[in-house]
Amino acid sequence: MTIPTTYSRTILRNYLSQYCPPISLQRTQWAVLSVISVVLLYAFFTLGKRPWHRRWGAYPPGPKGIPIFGNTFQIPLVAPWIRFTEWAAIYGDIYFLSALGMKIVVINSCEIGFDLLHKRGVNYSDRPRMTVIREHGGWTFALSAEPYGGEFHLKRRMINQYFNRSASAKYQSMLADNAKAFACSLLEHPTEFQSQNRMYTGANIMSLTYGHKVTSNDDEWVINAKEAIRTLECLGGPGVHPIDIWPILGKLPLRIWGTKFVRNVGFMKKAAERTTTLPYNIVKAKYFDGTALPSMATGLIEANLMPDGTVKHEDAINGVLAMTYIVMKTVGSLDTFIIAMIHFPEIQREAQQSIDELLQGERLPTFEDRGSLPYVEALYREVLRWKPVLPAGVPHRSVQDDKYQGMFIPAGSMIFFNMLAMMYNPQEFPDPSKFDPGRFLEYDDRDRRYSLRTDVRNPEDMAFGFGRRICPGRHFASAWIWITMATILSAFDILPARDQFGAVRLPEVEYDKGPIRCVFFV
Ligand code: HEM
Repeated sequence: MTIPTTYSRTILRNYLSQYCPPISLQRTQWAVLSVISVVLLYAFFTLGKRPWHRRWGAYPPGPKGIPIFGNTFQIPLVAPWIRFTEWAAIYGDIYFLSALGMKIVVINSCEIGFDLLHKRGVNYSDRPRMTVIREHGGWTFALSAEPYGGEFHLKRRMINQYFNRSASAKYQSMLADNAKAFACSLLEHPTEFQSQNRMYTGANIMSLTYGHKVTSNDDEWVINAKEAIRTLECLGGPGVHPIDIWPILGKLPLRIWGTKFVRNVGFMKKAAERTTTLPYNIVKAKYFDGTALPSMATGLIEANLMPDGTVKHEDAINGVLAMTYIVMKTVGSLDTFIIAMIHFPEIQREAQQSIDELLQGERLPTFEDRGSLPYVEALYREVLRWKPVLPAGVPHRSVQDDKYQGMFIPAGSMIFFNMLAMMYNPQEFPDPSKFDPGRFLEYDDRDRRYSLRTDVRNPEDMAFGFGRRICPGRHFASAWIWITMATILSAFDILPARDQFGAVRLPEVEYDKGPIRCVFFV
């Protein structure tokens, strides 16, 4: 298949490395899958002939599949967003796939994401079943996998209370303090960015959610959170395993997916228990004996405390607190920032210069400076765009049949918003694989100042999703990433590490392809 040169196949392929080892199916597994598929398809075609298709119009365009199986064998099991993005270049901003009766709609433009997932949010805010994570992996109550409806609204209300824009503003001094502490730890350990990054991101969220103070990398809670992320990532992105696409496959013995898969599901279950129920029970016990530090957990316990001493909505509370794995995505954005600063030292210098001009080296940046540092803001936007941490988004599900621009979108479709295609749209972001904060800026020669362009889309519009399921932690994430970047830039030169012969060792552009070797130099 040829793809337009505007999409760099190499860059897209790089995303493969961000997710764990390929889920490789053996011949016997394919055989089992094929038999099941035929039976399913037979049922679907004999029982499922429906008149609506003709009444509502045609499906969106899409790659031609084969009889019965549709596009099943064209959708890669690993990193499907790469193929999704190649197809976007051919079939456009919205296209349709079918796989063994499962209808899949892929959205590749921000406008359509907004039209469907935001403006028609009532219809498009459900989640697919996410069978692997919820039913096998023990994340039954996680908000991110919750179906749209009663419990969802309760959980969103709980989380919004703590993370809406004004609530997030209250965390600014904590985030600024943590960023300073992070910078101090880099002074002490100038070659250990990655482990320090994970520790401080964990520290931010643990102290906020559970009032737990993280002091070292060996902290059990941080280790548990890292393990939870590892197990979740090893099973592919959310909603993309074949069992997620065809939940009926989950009824078969899990071992048909290989022993590695079974082992990982087991690890995932254990990690889910350790990062949700266990910390909650510890904090609850401390709350009742009066030793708990104030946190989101204690706030929610207090608000739901019954006269008989029980706590109502405990599952919902747990589901809201159990968001560490998504939160740890901020780690990926900061990794991207460091890699970019090492590969593009001239951009690093420009950002440092803009900070120095404003602060004159007299103090560290604060949130009040954010509006006066357009270059750093543009850098933050480019970090979000260049390597989206959730390249296929998190899938939604449509509840009812719908018609959009004359195309039919059937009820029960799995809706992917393909973040990678949106962020690499060459019309909005020319030469998309280039790391270039300048795309968001204009330079006034008279004032000799940068300002942010208003005619270029802010990647924040897409990076955090859409509509009623939009990331509730976006204000917090934006603040943490920004203050950390600004603090590091004002205090350090970020340099590539050298090997034992003194030769420069640039880190891989893909951050999961080994350690990020760098040095922080004051
Ligand atoms: C770089 C940082 C982050 C990125 C890029 C990010 C991105 C996303 C995206 C794309 C979604 C899916 C939205 C949708 O389905 O339309 C999401 C959901 C979610 N995010 Fe974030 N997020 C980040 C940090 C955070 C933080 C710091 C928190 C918590 C404070 C958080 C909590 C959540 C939760 C709970 C959901 C599930 C919402 C639901 O299903 O209703 N995220 N995030």
